[in-house]
Amino acid sequence: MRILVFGAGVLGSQLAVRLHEAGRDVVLLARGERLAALRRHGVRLTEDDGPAVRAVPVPVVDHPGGDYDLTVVLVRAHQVDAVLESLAPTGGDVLFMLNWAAGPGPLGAALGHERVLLGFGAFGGTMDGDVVRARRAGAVTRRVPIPVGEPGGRSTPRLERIIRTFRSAGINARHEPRAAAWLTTHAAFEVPLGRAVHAAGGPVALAADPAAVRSMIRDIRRSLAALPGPPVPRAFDALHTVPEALLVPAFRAFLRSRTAVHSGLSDTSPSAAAEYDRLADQLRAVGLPG
Ligand SMILES: NC(=O)C1=CN([C@@H]2O[C@H](COP(=O)(O)OP(=O)(O)OC[C@H]3O[C@@H](n4cnc5c(N)ncnc54)[C@H](OP(=O)(O)O)[C@@H]3O)[C@@H](O)[C@H]2O)C=CC1
Ligand SMILES: CC(C)(CO)C(=O)C(=O)O
Repeated sequence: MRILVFGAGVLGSQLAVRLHEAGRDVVLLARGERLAALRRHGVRLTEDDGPAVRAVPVPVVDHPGGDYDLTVVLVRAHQVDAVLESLAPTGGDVLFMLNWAAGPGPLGAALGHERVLLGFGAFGGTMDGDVVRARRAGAVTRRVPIPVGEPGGRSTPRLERIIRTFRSAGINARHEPRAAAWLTTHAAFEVPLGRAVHAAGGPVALAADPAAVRSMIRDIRRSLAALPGPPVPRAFDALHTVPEALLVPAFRAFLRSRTAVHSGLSDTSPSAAAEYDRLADQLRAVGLPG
């Protein structure tokens, strides 16, 4: 299977490295200074705050033409329109593994509905210059599955092949029959979370302000309560049933944890803010507060 990873940021770079090191035929698509840096050194990466940066020579391209069986898109939600334009004339399956709450419809309308699959790159990290700081897998995060699914929910040979390929690279991929609902639930949680973190200046700064954490929890609850169906996974129901007096310290501990600190929540760049704005628009379009 020839694989193109579209987007050479935190998650795209990690996915490409894992597939490359597992011996898969994978190419990473980048642009601008990132492309120049990757051509110079390959992907430079380390774990968490570790000093031991290694360079992995993943092949790099600057355009998506080249007969790939699978393109995995790992850009931010507000960057998807341009990606759709550049992928429209190409062929092959396209797996979107980003935060996205608009369902498969607009993706299929641009590319052909039969080409689209949905998923989420549930591994974390941050960029430090041109070094990717991948979040080291812990006892819990190691077990968190990477959901992938067909828009219609069924299992298909191409989906099974993708899951097998990812697993062969140590990626804990799992078939998610309700991938679109999973992504909408995640966005309903992540938009109020991410915006509160941005307003505070980072996850640790938010943790230091219990009133802001309480207000964020109320926003998350309002957002999840407005979902058109039950949350996916149902574990999100706990955010309604667990009393606020317990949720505030639990969220404060999470915000100080390695899981949050070594994740996109620590990215307070304009691009991260623009993604929350786009996701909020998508949520409002399906009746959530956004
Ligand atoms: N980082 C994390 O811990 C997590 C991230 N996510 C989600 O995963 C998705 C990807 O996140 P992440 O990897 O952190 O994001 P990044 O911003 O680090 O990476 C996106 C990359 O895609 C590139 N890109 C965007 N559009 C194009 C284009 N048209 N052509 C070429 N390159 C392009 C960007 O380039 P440029 O910089 O030039 O715009 C950037 O290098 C997001 O939806 C995010 O919310 C989910 C869980 C955790
Ligand atoms: C921590 C959080 C909620 C935000 O990026 C996340 O989705 C992840 O890293 O998997």
